[in-house]
Amino acid sequence: MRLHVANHPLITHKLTVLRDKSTPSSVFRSLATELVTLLAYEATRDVRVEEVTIETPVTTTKGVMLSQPRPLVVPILRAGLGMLDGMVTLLPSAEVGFLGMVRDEETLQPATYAERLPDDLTGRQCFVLDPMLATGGSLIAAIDFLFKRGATDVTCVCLLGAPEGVTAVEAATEGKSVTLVLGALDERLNEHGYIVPGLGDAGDRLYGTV
Ligand SMILES: O=P(O)(O)OC[C@H]1O[C@H](OP(=O)(O)OP(=O)(O)O)[C@H](O)[C@@H]1O
Ligand SMILES: O=c1cc[nH]c(=O)[nH]1
Ligand SMILES: [Mg+2]
Repeated sequence: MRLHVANHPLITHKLTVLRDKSTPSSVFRSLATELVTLLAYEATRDVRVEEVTIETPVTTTKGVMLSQPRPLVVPILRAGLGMLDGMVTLLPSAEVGFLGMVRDEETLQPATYAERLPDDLTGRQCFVLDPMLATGGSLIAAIDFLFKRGATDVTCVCLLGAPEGVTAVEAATEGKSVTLVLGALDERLNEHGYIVPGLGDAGDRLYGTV
């Protein structure tokens, strides 16, 4: 597994506002979009391209375009939806698939309540979006879905991650092509499985359900 933790003052600034409990949902949603566009820059570093020849008004030149098959972007509902607009702004030709997952707050186990993915992902590059990587259970289940359908490589974009979750994803995906791009690697999980210092429940903060 490759791990990339953003180290950029603009990202840290936006995350600081996002973490602040007084930040309202409307601002939280805007920041999540802005953050994912910044993180997507790193996450798409190895996006597949092919060489093309084009005519500029001045001459013929070679360039690159995204190659087929198109990348697949998969937000994990609910909170991952808050990252979708930012990602497809940068990858407008991507296809979007959906996974709905919720973590049981007692057992911390994820349950999948919705799945709308292409049946065959053979050779596809996939980008999974979820703001929070806590125990890693939800992300591991999502990655598993994608590889079972034939995905070639999976890049996960998360705003915050806990060391426990990073370790769990690494162990569960050994030998597979998985990249993790995090806005920040936080300190730890608390006794309720929440990221510390974290930002609370990302879904609640995005959609005002607190
Ligand atoms: O790493 P884990 O321990 O699995 O926890 C992380 C998951 O928890 C949150 O979703 P939640 O279950 O709160 O659902 P929601 O998006 O509907 O709020 C978050 O968006 C992740 O999907
Ligand atoms: O800190 C956490 C952990 C899981 N899910 C969240 O939304 N926040
Ligand atoms: Mg939630």
